Amino acid sequence: MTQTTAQQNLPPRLELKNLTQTYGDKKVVDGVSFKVMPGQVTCLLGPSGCGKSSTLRAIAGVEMQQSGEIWLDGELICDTLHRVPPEGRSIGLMFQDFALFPHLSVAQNIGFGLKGDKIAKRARVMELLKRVSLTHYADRYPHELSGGEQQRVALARALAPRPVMMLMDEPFSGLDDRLRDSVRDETLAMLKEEGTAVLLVTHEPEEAMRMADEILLMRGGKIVQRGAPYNIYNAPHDLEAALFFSDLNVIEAEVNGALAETPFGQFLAPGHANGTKVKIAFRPQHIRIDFDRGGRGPEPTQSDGVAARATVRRARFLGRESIVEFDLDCGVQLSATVPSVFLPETGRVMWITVPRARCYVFAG
Ligand SMILES: Nc1ncnc2c1ncn2[C@@H]1O[C@H](COP(=O)(O)OP(=O)(O)OP(=O)(O)O)[C@@H](O)[C@H]1O
Repeated sequence: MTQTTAQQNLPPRLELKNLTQTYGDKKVVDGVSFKVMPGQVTCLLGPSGCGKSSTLRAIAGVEMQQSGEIWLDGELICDTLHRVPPEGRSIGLMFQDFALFPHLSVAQNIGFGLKGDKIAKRARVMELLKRVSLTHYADRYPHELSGGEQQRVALARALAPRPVMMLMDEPFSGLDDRLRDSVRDETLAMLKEEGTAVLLVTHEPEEAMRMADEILLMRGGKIVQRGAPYNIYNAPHDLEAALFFSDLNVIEAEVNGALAETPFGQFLAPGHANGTKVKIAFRPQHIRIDFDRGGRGPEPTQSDGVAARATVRRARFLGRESIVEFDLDCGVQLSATVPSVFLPETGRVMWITVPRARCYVFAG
């Protein structure tokens, strides 16, 4: 997201400096530092157990970190000497199970954390009810709402006191697949409208890419890569980061004079010593398929390299797309995702190329 000059001049809504969390002798958050700027959605993304929720719990104040500093809107709220309790932090929380109060109506749930006079509180509740399109449900109870409606109430309740930061931990994982996309989009629109800074925790790359201005990719308690979704997807830091976002085809090759020889021609492998192994990786959707045309493949090009002759081992129809598995003549196996109008028969011979710009060369 592009920051306006006014936003750039504001302090970060949230800043973590070298946060470390240890359980027993296990360091689960290891020197994590980042900033979330006003109006920005930042996503902590990583596999289960990498330390995302532990980071979030320290920020919420429900657990005390081992070391490091947490700053909220320019104020130090927690270091090893000094700790603002959770209720003193202007933070809205939203978790997977929504945690609505079952004995309170929708309007009472939304107004629960509001302070001040009755009229102002009521006006804020009405404003939020309207914003989440639940004005007619104000007097209903949580058990009388669908999952998506409960999620909207939870969002309105978290936003009601106008928190400096919203922390969201897998907030959409309790919703069924069909509902999830629309609820995510509505939630994002509302957070942007309110201008709230958000830290979202998820283990789903698609969710992170859909929601985030910036993704912080976590592994083993550390942030291993950070960037806008487009950049982090297209320029992964290592093989594991690339694999986290989608399946990959990987071809192993040996470096000879800064070049690695593959069935797709030579790849530049600068910085890799002679005789070392590298992995050339590319995503299944980036494979280009060409027809055999009597045994002649396409001419090599600078951007696509050499075409490799490939035989269809299996093709599977998946609705929107097909997955075609190929055996190259050299024995390498690859899979390609293609629009599902294309479903070649087993044994068919084709030629495949991969745009160089879509290939990553990683140390083997
Ligand atoms: N209170 C605790 N006591 C001991 N170990 C803990 C505690 N909380 C978390 N852990 C451990 O710390 C590690 C990180 O947990 P955390 O919940 O932060 O991971 P996560 O990335 O959020 O995973 P998930 O996506 O599964 O929630 C895990 O190995 C977990 O078992």
